[in-house]
Amino acid sequence: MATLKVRKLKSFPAEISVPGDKSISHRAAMFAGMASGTTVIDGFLPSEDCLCSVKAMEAMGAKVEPLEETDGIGLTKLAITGNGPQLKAPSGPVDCGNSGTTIRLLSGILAGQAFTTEMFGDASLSKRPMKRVADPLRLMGAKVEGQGEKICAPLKVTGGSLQAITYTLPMASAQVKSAILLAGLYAPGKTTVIEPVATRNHTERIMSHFGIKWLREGNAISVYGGQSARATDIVVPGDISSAAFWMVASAASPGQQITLKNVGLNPTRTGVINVLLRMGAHIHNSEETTDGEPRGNVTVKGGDLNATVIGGAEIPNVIDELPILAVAAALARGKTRIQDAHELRVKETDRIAAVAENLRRMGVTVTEFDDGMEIEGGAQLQGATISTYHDHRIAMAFAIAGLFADGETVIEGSECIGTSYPGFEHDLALFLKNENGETPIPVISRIPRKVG
Ligand SMILES: O=C(O)C1=C[C@@H](OP(=O)(O)O)[C@@H](O)[C@H](O)C1
Ligand SMILES: C=C(OP(=O)(O)O)C(=O)O
Repeated sequence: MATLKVRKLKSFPAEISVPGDKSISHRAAMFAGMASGTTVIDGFLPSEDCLCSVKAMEAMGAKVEPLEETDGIGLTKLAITGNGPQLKAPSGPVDCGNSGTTIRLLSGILAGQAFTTEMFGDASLSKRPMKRVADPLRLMGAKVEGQGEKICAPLKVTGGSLQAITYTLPMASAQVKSAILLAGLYAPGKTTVIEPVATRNHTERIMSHFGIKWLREGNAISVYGGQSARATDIVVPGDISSAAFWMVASAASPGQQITLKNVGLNPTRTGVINVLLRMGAHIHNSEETTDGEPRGNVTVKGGDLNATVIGGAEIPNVIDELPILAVAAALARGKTRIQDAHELRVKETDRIAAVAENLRRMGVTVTEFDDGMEIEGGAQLQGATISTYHDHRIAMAFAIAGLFADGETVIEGSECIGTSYPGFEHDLALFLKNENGETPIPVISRIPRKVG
């Protein structure tokens, strides 16, 4: 088990470029693999989760050519030649690792294939509910077999001739919405997903990018079956969920300023900026749009943060940022309430319990509720031993908390960070340089190199 040791911040970088967006990288790999022709994906996130999606598409007939590697991150540019919408049956079970996005979106694609595929994952993924995708895909005519009442992985999907459905999501989930839309591409007629609360729309945007038509009427999103993806190069912006860690480090440091370069600014993902603005942070974005996904530089100036309420329709927009926003709340004046966030309990770990437990270890008073928590901000954080429960967002959120704590904070099980942010430790080292420029973790300058 790896450990990461963090001390109070000693230095402040002027800018950081975070690696590619995880949600968009998964989708780019999947659509490229289902397309006819070759797609070059630049700015790809080579995290363990996204590599699972690439390997899955490769196992089903896509050809993958590595083009460029970036020091400290890994494969950031690759070409994928798709097998077309009808994929090849993989020779064995597909490993989805720790990735909910891989297993759920892939279930939608597999529902349209005339073969049976088994998907499995690690201990954490094997506990997460897959019934939420099994239910609509079964209604469409696919056979989905899983374990127990929650239909957990290993999951076996037998696809075939599907029928279009209209389905109201019982929970706000972009993964479930995407699985149904992907299956809808294989079902004659119009498949419609109604979302009670808007969730990230990367699947819709990438469908347009790959030449697939879809429509939105109010909160209903529809696709017509029989359309196939046309290979088109794509440039993935930096991941705002990764940038969020540095946004909070900066927002809570009066007198400091950081610019996060080339960050995805899709409005279905920028809730973290809105929450920090509400808490009193000074944030400025420059925005330019390419490839259907808005992006730009985000400059965050530190100041005194105040408590806020985070809840309602805002939750899906900040769902992955809630652990780091809980840390921001601990550094703010007053009591912050996070509510309507039941979904946090079914992520890589129960993130409500994990955040509450680790904040308490650092000396913060937290009251846990079924759907969130109340955090009393303002107490000086104390260094502590943090349990990550193999959850990357917990590991990184508490590494940032460690930058503000007295003494040493030890993140146990920090290897899980590779799930979404390769190079996180090197970026963290930029905050730990002493007067002589020395750091406990060497800083790697990110130089892209051609490979292959
Ligand atoms: O569609 C996606 O890429 C994701 C959707 C969200 O999950 P849910 O759909 O379960 O809310 C999010 O938590 C996850 O990190 C990525
Ligand atoms: C919940 C997450 O991812 P996934 O559902 O893909 O495992 C996450 O990245 O925070």
